[in-house]
Amino acid sequence: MSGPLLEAVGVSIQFGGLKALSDFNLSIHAGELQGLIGPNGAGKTTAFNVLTGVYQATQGDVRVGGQRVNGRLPHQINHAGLARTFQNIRLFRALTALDNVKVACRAQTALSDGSVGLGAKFREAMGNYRDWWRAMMLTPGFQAEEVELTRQAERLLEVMGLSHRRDEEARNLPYGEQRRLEIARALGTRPRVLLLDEPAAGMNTREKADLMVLIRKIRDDFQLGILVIEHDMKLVMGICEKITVLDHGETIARGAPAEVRSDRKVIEAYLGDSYLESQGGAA
Ligand SMILES: Nc1ncnc2c1ncn2[C@@H]1O[C@H](COP(=O)(O)OP(=O)(O)OP(=O)(O)O)[C@@H](O)[C@H]1O
Repeated sequence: MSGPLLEAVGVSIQFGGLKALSDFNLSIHAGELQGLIGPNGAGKTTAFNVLTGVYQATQGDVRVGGQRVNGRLPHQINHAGLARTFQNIRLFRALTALDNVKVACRAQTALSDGSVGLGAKFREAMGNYRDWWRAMMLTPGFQAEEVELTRQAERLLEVMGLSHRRDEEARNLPYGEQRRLEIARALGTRPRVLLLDEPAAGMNTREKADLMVLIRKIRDDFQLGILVIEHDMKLVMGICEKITVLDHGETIARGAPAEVRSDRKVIEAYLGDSYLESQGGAA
């Protein structure tokens, strides 16, 4: 297998006096499913934001597919192969499920090559103008592209078990299905690595378990690298091969679920008394 698809090397970020992430290291290869856990405010979402270009690292490097992506914009990093979902669902609420996914698929075909600067902005603007014109004129090329995008989006809805919601507005979908639609949208950008920020938040136990099975299946079918933030320990330990634990921005443990589960620092910092109680007193 070739090198990592996603790498963070010594990444730190500071907000004023607060070091939200310190010397964060991560490496994800194709087909790997990893977890990122930690108590509230530990720096998990900050890590996602630095990896995806929402925040710029104060120190360290982020690499996607071996390319350094520091300084790139989120959509350019997405184009390089990294997609994410958000803790707070972000969908086009008034668009149908199908159109939500189509927009993502189209964005990937239309986006720039990841270069930055005025030249790149100009090329992107010209591309947008050309696409608008083709859409207005309903050119044969545009229509053929539409058919292909619809086919791709329908397939992703099927993968996520949402075919029956194809023509419903996103806002009318039950919460759990909105979360699955977000993943379908992320997949629409044809990533090589997928970052899922609490994908099971707000779901009931059954939905959560089903979603985890689905995440594994996506990983296998698309040969993706996946990093998932999840508060439910049992779930995250049940599906991830490797887990990184953050506390106050520091990485306090990394390893297989069994190692992490029995790590004293992790138990103290994160799992705490309630976990110990749920395990009948044993770590
Ligand atoms: N833009 C920002 N400006 C200032 N402080 C920030 C910013 N973003 C995050 N922080 C701070 O960084 C720390 C880490 O926050 P983060 O949201 O990454 O934690 P988390 O592990 O994702 O928590 P949760 O599990 O509650 O989502 C917190 O103290 C938070 O207040």
